[in-house]
Amino acid sequence: MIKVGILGGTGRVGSLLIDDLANDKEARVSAVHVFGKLEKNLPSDTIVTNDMKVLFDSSDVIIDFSAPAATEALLTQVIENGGNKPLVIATTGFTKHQQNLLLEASKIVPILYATNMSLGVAVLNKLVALASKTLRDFDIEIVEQHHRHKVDSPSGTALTLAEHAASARDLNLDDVRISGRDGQIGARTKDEIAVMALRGGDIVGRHTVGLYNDGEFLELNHTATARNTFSKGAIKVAKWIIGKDAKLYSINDALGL
Ligand SMILES: NC(=O)C1=CN([C@@H]2O[C@H](COP(=O)(O)OP(=O)(O)OC[C@H]3O[C@@H](n4cnc5c(N)ncnc54)[C@H](OP(=O)(O)O)[C@@H]3O)[C@@H](O)[C@H]2O)C=CC1
Ligand SMILES: O=C(O)C1=N[C@H](C(=O)O)C[C@H](O)C1
Repeated sequence: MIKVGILGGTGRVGSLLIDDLANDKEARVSAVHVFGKLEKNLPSDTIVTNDMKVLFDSSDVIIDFSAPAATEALLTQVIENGGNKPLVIATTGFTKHQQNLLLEASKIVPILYATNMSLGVAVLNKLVALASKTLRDFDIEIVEQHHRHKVDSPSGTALTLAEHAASARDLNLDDVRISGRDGQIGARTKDEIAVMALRGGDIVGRHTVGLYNDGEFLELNHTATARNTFSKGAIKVAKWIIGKDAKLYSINDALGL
């Protein structure tokens, strides 16, 4: 059985990871990193720890659905303290520094980073690149909707979709991204890509990429209707990454897209 360590085990997705692994035939939860109390029934041999080294030592692969500071500690364990297990990282909202740590750590261990672990969004990224390139004159606007508890904005998925849209047009997203409109801001500029966030209720995750022109528009939408879409997706890619070379992998690598 593959031993899976979890970072963020007390969280919304981390808790589902524990449930999914309890029913998995090839993988099981071996260790959970927590600060406080984990209100969850776990197999009796599961290690519950707040020590990153123990998390690494007890696992064949680590799945991370936590928070940027926690992921930073995980990556630091690889870079500075010899943590040497493959990582599946799903946390969003990283700073530039944390993105650089991800790159640095991926020279030491295999890391799969995906802002969205669903198959649907992996395909949506490809569709968006195709539509952005083909419909070069269409204005692109992205709207994401999430539950009221989400702390980062815009979502990692929306930013990844925007990156696909921008790079298909040979644009640098940092140069063209708009994150809000208010007041006498002037007409829309040709290349700008707005990424807007809505928060409310229990929306699991909804992303719409609109391409608008005179006389027609196209909207590509993905809606996650169950949060375990993400935990199940992460377990699938965790099985795939074991035994791979040190490198930063995308979900497309794992899904063969
Ligand atoms: N890529 C994908 O497919 C998806 C990614 N996500 C991302 O995953 C992350 C988690 O989402 P969600 O489960 O909803 O969030 P929650 O807020 O429910 O859970 C966050 C978890 O991280 C832990 N945590 C927070 N700070 C630290 C820290 N400094 N060190 C160690 N652990 C820490 C929390 O522990 P404690 O309870 O002790 O505070 C908790 O277990 C978010 O970044 C979200 O955007 C979410 C869904 C899908
Ligand atoms: O926080 C969430 O819930 C989600 N976060 C991810 C993101 O920021 O894109 C993925 C998913 O949409 C749910």
